[in-house]
Amino acid sequence: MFEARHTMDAPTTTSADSGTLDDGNDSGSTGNSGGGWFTPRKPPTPAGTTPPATAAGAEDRARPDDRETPPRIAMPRRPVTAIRPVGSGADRIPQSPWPASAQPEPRPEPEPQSEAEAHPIPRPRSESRPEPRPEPQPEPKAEPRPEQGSPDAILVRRTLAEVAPVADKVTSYFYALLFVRHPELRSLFPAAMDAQRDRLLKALLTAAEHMDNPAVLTDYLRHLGRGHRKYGTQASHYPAVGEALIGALTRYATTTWDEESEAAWVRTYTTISQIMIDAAAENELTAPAWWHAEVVSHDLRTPDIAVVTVRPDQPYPFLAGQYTSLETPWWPRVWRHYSFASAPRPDGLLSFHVKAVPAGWVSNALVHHARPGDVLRLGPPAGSMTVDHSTDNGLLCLGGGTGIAPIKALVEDVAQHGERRAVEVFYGARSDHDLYDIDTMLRLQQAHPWLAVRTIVDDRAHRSLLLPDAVREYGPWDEFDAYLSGPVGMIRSGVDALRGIGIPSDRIRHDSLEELVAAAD
Ligand SMILES: NC(=O)C1=CN([C@@H]2O[C@H](COP(=O)(O)OP(=O)(O)OC[C@H]3O[C@@H](n4cnc5c(N)ncnc54)[C@H](O)[C@@H]3O)[C@@H](O)[C@H]2O)C=CC1
Repeated sequence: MFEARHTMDAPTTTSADSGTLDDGNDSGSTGNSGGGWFTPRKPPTPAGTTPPATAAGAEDRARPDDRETPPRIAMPRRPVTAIRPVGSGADRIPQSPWPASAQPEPRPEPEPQSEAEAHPIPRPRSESRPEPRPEPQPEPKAEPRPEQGSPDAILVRRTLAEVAPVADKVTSYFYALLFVRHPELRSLFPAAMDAQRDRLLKALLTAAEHMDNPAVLTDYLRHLGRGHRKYGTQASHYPAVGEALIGALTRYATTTWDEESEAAWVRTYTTISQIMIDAAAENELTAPAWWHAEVVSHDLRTPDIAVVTVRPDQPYPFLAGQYTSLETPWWPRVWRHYSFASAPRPDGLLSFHVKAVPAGWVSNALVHHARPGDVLRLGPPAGSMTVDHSTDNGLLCLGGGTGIAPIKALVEDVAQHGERRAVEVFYGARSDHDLYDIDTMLRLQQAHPWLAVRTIVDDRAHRSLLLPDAVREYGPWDEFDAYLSGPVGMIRSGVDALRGIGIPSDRIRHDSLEELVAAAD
């Protein structure tokens, strides 16, 4: 259950199955009636022109690896869905974009749009990447479970199952098509795409896989659409992405691809992109695509941990417990996530706790190069690991390492609300030396009688006593909501431990594991 929930990258979530993406009602707009607005396939390359995969200018790593077989983009043999004009969806009346079979309730006619790009992304279901198969060889299939869902969802999942083992090739080919056909889009992506290159495709594939679950998906896609504004993504980019997607699937889903599945993908992609475009357009009315933020202080707490404080160039509204995406001037278009380490402050400053990790471009730049006066860029706030002020429940907080940052913000939030709710913080670190923020936490404890802070330093001799284990020794926790923040392993074992002692999943909150993995450098 835990795993399944996180396949769909919700930025932040509770541990309940339903909690991955909480707002299923805010479907951005219209549905899909079968028509797409991007050209599903290109006609064969005209004589004298260069086929996409081998054209000069394609980035090496994005180039399909089997170049000896120049990719052929087949001519559609059926009426192709019309190209729709794209534009802002802000002025549209929101309608459900979901296929009728997936709609929670009947909604008015759909009405698509466009836009796209990536952010921290969900992971395709299969992570196994076996060796490439020699061309169209049907795979030995072990898929006896009955297929469920709408007809489109079934077709889409069939395609996904077929391309999963060659995900790397699909990814390379997808980006090759995209950049060869639309070189102007290359500048929206980082110069080196090693770590990031497949985020966009992964997001699209994961979204497609979950099309039958609008409650889970809508909020995710809306978040994704809003988040893409900072990359410079425009509605007009979406058709290009759709064409590259269809092109890549056409090439690698050799046994399951046909007109029917292509039509299903066109509808699915149209729906996905429409939600993203609408969300971006709505967001455009109220928020900038990004904020500039000047570093005003840089406090090196340990040789590899810094507390970086910035002043945004315009008001930056957020909630304690949320996080943002951050780009440094040293690594353009490489974005990483950091939680706000304080609740909103009257002076508008924002603080982040950054640990330089081996080979971490952004984290090392922030810890070792950033100085007051440097200007960063921030994306919009995200995440729902926020305090529920509608309840009197206590807060049981587990912060591991720099994961203490949002926990501190939560404590400040409770203090600002003037509530006397019990807050119990367990602060875990590898050694005393790594408790870099203990002074602040103890000061908060001194100021607030409702707050208890306990430190749990790893017991190297008895590895068993890690942060989550320690929590079991206290309690009872019946009247507490739990908040976990730290390394992925801590979140996993923490959730297990807390559920084991009877805290229901829907009262356990933490950032999504995908987000954490994506933020790990
Ligand atoms: N900087 C930020 O704003 C935020 C950072 N994070 C994440 O927090 C992590 C912090 O990394 P470090 O400081 O290097 O932490 P770390 O690796 O030093 O671990 C800190 C503590 O967490 C606990 N822990 C770690 N692994 C565990 C496991 N497998 N099972 C049970 N307990 C475990 C232990 O008590 C350990 O001392 C990163 O993964 C980061 O992505 C999460 C939220 C916010």
